[in-house]
Amino acid sequence: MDNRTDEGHRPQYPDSRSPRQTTDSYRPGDQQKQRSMDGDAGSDRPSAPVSKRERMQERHQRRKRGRTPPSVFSRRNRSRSPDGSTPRDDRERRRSRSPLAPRSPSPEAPRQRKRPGGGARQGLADRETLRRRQEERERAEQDDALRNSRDRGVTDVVRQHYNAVPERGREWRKTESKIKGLRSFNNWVKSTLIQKFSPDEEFAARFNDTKDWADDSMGPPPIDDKRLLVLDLGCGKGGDLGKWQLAPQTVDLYVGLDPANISIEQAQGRYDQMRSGRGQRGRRPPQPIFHAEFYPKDCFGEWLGDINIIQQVGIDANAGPGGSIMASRYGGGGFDVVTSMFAIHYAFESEEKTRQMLSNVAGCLKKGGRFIGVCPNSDVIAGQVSNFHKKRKEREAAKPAEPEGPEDGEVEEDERASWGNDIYRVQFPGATPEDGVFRPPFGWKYSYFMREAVEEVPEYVVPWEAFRALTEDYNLELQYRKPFLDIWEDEKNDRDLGPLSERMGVRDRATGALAMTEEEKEAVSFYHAFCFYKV
Ligand SMILES: C[S@@+](CC[C@H](N)C(=O)[O-])C[C@H]1O[C@@H](n2cnc3c(N)ncnc32)[C@H](O)[C@@H]1O
Repeated sequence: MDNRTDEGHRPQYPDSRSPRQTTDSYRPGDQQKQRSMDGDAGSDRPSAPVSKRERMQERHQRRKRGRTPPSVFSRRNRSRSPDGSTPRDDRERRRSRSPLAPRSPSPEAPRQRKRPGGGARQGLADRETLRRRQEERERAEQDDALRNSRDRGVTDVVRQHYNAVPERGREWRKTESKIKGLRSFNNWVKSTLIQKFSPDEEFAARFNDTKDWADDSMGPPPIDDKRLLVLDLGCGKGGDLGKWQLAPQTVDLYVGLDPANISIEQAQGRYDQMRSGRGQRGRRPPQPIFHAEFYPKDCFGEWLGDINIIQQVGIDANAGPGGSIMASRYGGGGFDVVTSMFAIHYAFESEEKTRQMLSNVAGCLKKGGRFIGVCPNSDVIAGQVSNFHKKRKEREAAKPAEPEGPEDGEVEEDERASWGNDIYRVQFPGATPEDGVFRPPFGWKYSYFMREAVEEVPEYVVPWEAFRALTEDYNLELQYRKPFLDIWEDEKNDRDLGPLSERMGVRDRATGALAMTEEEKEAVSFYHAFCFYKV
């Protein structure tokens, strides 16, 4: 692979890493079609021989004919349904449940004489069975449609919200914004994560070596030129492009995906500006920059293997549970780093989306690749929620008893956990667990507000331990997890990250203190950062 990235020169990525798509994957529609075929097919079969002699003859004929080759349908019959049973088992079960086909106690038992009208009743019963099956099918289709529209509903709300957030200039963010301290701090944390965890192991070892050499008059030894391939899930308006340009190990390719199409256009615009040097302070000549591509994409509801550049770099459809040992040993994607900043909480709407997100992450990462990101910290949410319930109970205990409580299933206004301050607010629309343990770990929706940035958008709790347990299914091993304010304590005196915090306006140069109000500090402490390693 040619690793040079000149202006206007597109790097070529190997085609050999194209994804291995499964061809025999289970599709719910198939089974339904199969069921209706099973249900209907029986009525067309020639009737079975009835007398003992006829049966013997038929058996003899069959022996002579040998085994009948399976038809297309019977081959399909061998496939298993998700509960592990074959459609044949299923048919047997349904047959034995059916009141319409009682078995004779033994083949020798005297045959019942047909009663007049029996055929008509049989026909009616068949029609009844068909009608019931049809109803079941329609109900399943309606449930699917409802679930899809509900999923789409939240994704659309989130997409519309981010599309509508105005793109304010750098100057405004640095001077006019009421949360400029918080903005700078969040950016510093993201830079810190990129600086610490984007280089691969070999590069990191050499890089640390060069740090030790930095004061030496000989200068540091050169570091090899292996470049990074980076995928950003939920890249927004491209706010992290500059941070990737400053990554210790040079970036060769950056792919930015986000369902908000207007944000994607803005990210592309920002990249074009960086590439041309327009809008840079001091009219410096354009700096060489990595190749980048941007696409609108729901990264948690959809598979990423249909994006050309992702296919070219490499995506493994077998990553995750059920993949073979060979696939986990030799498979894998082609990206060095997958990053997702302030976005994975949107996946926790359902287990299906969370698993889709992890399949995409693990499928795209090569072995030894890193998954880095930041998201709301469930320990903070659990603490706030249980504190909320404790206070509520104290209030209730102090109050005289009320004659009537809420109707079944209703949640009283003051039972809805909420907290925050002037710049951020978290509010749960329904009941929350008193102990703060979110079980099952998906679908715990809350509404989040952040001044100037997020207007009451639905988000979902990311219960950390459940998430970490799930990542193991995808060969992702936790390497680092830290709350935002602890990262500051750990890294503020680092020889690179300390001065960077001053340049970014995070630390007051005169006092050395964090340049944030108490309210901003409380708002940033809602988050933590993580790094997983693909093993
Ligand atoms: C708070 S913004 C963060 C943007 C950017 N990562 C940053 O740090 O500046 C959250 C982003 O997540 C994106 N997002 C929401 N749902 C997503 C999904 N299903 N797939 C990918 N991104 C999603 C939103 O469109 C939005 O751009």
